Amino acid sequence: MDRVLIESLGVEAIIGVYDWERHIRQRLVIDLEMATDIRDAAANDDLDKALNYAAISEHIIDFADSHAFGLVETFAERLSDSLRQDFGITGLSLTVRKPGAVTDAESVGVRIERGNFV
Ligand SMILES: Nc1nc2c(c(=O)[nH]1)N=C([C@H](O)[C@@H](O)CO)CN2
Repeated sequence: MDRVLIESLGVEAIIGVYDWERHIRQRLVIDLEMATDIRDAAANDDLDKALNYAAISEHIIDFADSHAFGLVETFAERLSDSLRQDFGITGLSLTVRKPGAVTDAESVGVRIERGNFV
């Protein structure tokens, strides 16, 4: 299966389990791989037949801006549901990193695979 990629997309979100984290926005970094067959889009040179990475990036930015969660796990799961529903994505791998969370780590986070991600 082919992939459409979004790498190192920076977003701002209310995210964290502690009280002080509910009053600030923190940076999350998103990596997304979407399973798809690109041949129809390529054969017709037609964006309407492709997973539009620009539109999907905007969706992720808007999602982060308009939701507040405790766990990065919840952010990842809900974002995955939203992407699959709104863009008809059949399978994906989604990584959510929280770079500022652990002082001595470059970043921490989660990676999930949902749907038919082969
Ligand atoms: N598995 C997780 N562990 C932790 C999370 C999380 O979202 N998933 N969150 C925190 C705190 O919010 C932390 O990021 C504050 O610095 C701790 N552990």
